Amino acid sequence: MNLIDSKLDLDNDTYKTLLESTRAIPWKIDWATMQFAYIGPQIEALLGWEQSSWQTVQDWADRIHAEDRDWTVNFCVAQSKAGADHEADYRALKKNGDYTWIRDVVHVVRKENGEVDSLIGFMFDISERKRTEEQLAGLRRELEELSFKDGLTGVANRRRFDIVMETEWNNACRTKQPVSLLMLDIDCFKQYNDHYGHLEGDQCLKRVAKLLTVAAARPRDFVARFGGEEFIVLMPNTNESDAYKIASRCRELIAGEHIPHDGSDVSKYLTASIGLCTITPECGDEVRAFIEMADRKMYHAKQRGRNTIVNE
Ligand SMILES: Nc1nc2c(ncn2[C@@H]2O[C@H](COP(=O)(O)OP(=O)(O)OP(=O)(O)O)[C@@H](O)[C@H]2O)c(=O)[nH]1
Repeated sequence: MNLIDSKLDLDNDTYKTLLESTRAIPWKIDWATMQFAYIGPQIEALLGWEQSSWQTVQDWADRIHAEDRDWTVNFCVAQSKAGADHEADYRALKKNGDYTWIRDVVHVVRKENGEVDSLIGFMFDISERKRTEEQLAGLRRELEELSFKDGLTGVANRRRFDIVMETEWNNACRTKQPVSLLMLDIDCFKQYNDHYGHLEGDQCLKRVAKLLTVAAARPRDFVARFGGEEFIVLMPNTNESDAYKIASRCRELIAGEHIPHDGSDVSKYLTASIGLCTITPECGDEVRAFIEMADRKMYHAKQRGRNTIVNE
């Protein structure tokens, strides 16, 4: 016996005390009978079930959340049969009806002939870690959403538009379906800001964004703020005449809001100019050229006196 072994020549009571004073909960299952040979008394403090209520593997399986049960049991049984040490995270049912996250770390003990003799392991309470992970995942989702959203109006930002446009463009190339693009710019918005103030201008942009989402309401229609007082509406699977109807609805909804615009050269209410184009793209066509075309048409709408749609 070496020095370490002799120092660790502890009696059973000492081992038991050591095992039962850890935060992790020790247990042992006899493989032949599928009965608990032992489980630490700490289990009661964690889950509320008395130590004596853990008799069989079924007691363990019954106290696993229904959504985690099949996976956990199948995985642990398969690993144990294969003689592989393993670990599993699952939600365990507490006596009061709540659930808590557990990590079970399992060691497979084999007989000399190689057959599985028993399983021994520790259950760890990982609820705190899971809570932190869930919070972090939530924050990540929020951050991702924010990075694709225009902070003022709540519609998609330019970055998101670029991604969606690329996807829909490739899709239209493949399926040989038309895609339409509407570029909208509020008329005389500089004067609006000058007259009503920048904060009122912000409110106005929010209202216009909302109206566009009402006008372009098909599931794949996509409204984004292109920049400043310019918005863009992408309409996949939409031909020229349907796109024109949506563009007219956008123009009419904005004019119909009767947002006072005393500084406008066009009307006493807020209006917008729209450039509209439709294409069934061929492989090799440039998406950028298509966006520029919509922009040019919007510019022509400005030249033609504003509050109008140019699509030819
Ligand atoms: N309130 C507000 N104003 C903005 C925002 N972004 C851009 N603008 C304003 O939009 C105005 C755009 O002015 P111009 O590009 O001269 O266009 P316009 O006055 O609308 O003239 P036309 O487009 O020719 O009808 C500028 O005064 C910008 O300051 C914003 O987020 N909030």
